[in-house]
Amino acid sequence: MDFDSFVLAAATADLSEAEAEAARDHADAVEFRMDLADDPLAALDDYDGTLPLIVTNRAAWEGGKAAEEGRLDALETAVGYEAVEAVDVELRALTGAADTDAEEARALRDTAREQGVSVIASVHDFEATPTEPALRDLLDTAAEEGDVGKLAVTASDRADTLALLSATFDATAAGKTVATMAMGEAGRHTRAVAPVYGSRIGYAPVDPTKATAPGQYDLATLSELVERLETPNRP
Ligand SMILES: O=C1C[C@@](O)(C(=O)O)C[C@@H](O)[C@@H]1O
Repeated sequence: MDFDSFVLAAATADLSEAEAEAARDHADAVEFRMDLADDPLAALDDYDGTLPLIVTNRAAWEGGKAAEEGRLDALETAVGYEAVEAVDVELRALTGAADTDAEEARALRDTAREQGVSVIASVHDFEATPTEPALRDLLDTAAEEGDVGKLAVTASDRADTLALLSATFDATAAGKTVATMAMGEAGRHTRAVAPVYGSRIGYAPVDPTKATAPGQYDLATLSELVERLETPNRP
């Protein structure tokens, strides 16, 4: 997956046929939240859907459910599957700023790239939106560390969302590949609008009752919104 154009990802912990089929109608890819699944590697073994997979095994220290032990090993196994075309690795794991061994995280990045799997270096702030200079720095570093730099923040007002959109626009204009979204109610519209400013990935749950982040639209709604806003590069 090269993320040259916008990718709408159906986020789910369930790779079963029904879910995969429902995703197919609106999504370009499935984000498999391994940290929220019961037996993720068995589910990957059984997957025979047509959509490519983005695998995420979100660390507990970044808002996910995965314990640190074996977390990157599971991702390393996952990137060996044919259907897997991108892997999400937390920026703080790659830069050694968190509990993860940075060497191991970078080795995972190398393995992924050797297999033609793109790396999404991700940053999440579940509390707030950093200041605009900090947003820009995070986005630049994430885009340097990954093939895509992803930044999900929590907005509390329009100033926050505007700062995020502005940073997204400038990073894209500078030739960086980024994905951005603001979580929470105040940030909700950015899920539809950020792609217009260059964001290359949108996430939405197939089942609206199973959001993987605050403020997500359901998949059918986000798909319609990006379509109507004539998101650039939407295939
Ligand atoms: O990082 C992201 C973005 C996200 O947090 C969102 O806000 O839509 C949803 C997660 O599933 C995904 O891994």
